[in-house]
Amino acid sequence: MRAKVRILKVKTGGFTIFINPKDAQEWKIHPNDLIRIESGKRSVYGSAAISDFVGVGEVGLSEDILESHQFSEGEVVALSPAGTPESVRYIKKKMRGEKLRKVEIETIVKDIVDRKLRNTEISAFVTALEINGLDMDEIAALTIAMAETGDMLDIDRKPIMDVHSIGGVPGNKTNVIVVPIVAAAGLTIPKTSSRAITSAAGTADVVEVLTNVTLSLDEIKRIVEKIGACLVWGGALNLAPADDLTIHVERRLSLDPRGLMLASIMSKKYAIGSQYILIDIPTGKGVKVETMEEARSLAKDFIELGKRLGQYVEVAITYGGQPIGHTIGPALEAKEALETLMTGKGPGSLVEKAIGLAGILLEMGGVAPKGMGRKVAREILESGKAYQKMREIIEEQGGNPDIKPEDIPIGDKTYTIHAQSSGYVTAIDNKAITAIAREAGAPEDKGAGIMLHVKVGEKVKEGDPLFTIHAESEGKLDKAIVLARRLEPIKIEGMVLQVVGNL
Ligand SMILES: O=P(O)(O)OC[C@H]1O[C@H](OP(=O)(O)O)[C@H](O)[C@@H]1O
Ligand SMILES: Nc1ccnc(=O)[nH]1
Repeated sequence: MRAKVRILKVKTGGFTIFINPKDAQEWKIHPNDLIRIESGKRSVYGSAAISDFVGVGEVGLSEDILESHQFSEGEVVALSPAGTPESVRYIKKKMRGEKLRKVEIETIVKDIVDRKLRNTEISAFVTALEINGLDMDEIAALTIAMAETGDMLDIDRKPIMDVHSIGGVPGNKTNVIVVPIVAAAGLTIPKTSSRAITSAAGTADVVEVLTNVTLSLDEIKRIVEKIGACLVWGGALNLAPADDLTIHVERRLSLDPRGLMLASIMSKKYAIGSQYILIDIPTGKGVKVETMEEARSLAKDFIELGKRLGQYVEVAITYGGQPIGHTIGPALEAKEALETLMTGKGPGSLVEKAIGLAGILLEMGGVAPKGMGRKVAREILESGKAYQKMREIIEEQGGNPDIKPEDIPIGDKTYTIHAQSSGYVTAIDNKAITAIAREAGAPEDKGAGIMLHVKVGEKVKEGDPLFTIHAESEGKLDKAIVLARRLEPIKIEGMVLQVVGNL
């Protein structure tokens, strides 16, 4: 079947191919069928949408397709039903708990990248991995396939350091501070981050408040070779392109299966050419890893996977029992990170974690003596050198280096939850905090989130403010308030926990 291309000013969140109802009837094409269009050597797969948006003999392409594929108005293309990809059989094999062969994993990844597998099948794959997992052979195959189906970067400025958190803990803006400290010490650190997966703000979401995070590989190479660092969104690059497509599904399910997480992180590190990598595993109640035993097991897998990829990995198991710092949500976290860089001071949990991780990297990179890294990192932060480096990163990535915390817009629809009793904060529920921040609109609404007024261990009196919800719409604020009242994320207990008597 042949048709003329119509460029449609419509984004559908996926590769969508619009077909006129008369053609669909004649060509026996049904809504959501997988369709292949090709012209010469170029081809693309997409989901059929039957619509009068296009005339008979025309095929409409959504903007999503045109962001990565060159087709021109009026171009004649061949159109054919694509049928069910072979990789669906391999996904069902994993659903049955069977081990996948290297070639089967490679086929799944390629079909994800080629958009033959769509959110339905990707969701099934993510769920199968959550339930049945992957062994190290499968994880290594998945990692390499994810990296090799995309571009690889060769940065001349060596050694190349990297840091990456498995995430999961609210407010984890730590690496926004770690990266400038490490780069200010003269090391090279091309940091790529994903957007939020299970949290209310991924590092890419936070940095995007301060500067552009969507850059090309050539721009990244230029910037990193010039100033030693970047803070960019991995999904914008063709680095491990399957990663962002699976993360899009993971975010909807708020899932991050262990094997896929290992591959997701290490495929990006492998593609960008990192040689010395520090992995942060936040551990505690309400995050991805809840026990030290699990954390050590995951750490060993990261180190083993690194060995298979020719990368040196160290792992920091960090405290994840409550949010990092006082802010959750892209703009609120960007504001707190910028304040900390500018002043060299900030919330204890944030500063101590940042200089701890940065210290390890300085020692790994040979610019601080063993055991002195933390001290050197603190000096770099407190001297303002880290802030100066962050200004360079912001400017080189297309932002305003003079941005101030007060310039950052945060949600002006607010509501503060107060203490219903006096006592001590004994727990802050990470999952509840994230759920409330997301209900308020984060991370899509940059200004949405939560400002914490208390942390674990602090004394409160009845009526004291506990946290303030920020939203960009009244409707989302109202929903977040209802959820906050139901979940009560901050636990307050007096020294007398319970009176038992008159039994
Ligand atoms: O917390 P959740 O959303 O599950 O995990 C995603 C976050 O964890 C990693 O953090 P970093 O980039 O190493 O700072 C990712 O890049 C992303 O920002
Ligand atoms: N699954 C992931 C967790 C954290 N960071 C990533 O890039 N991917």
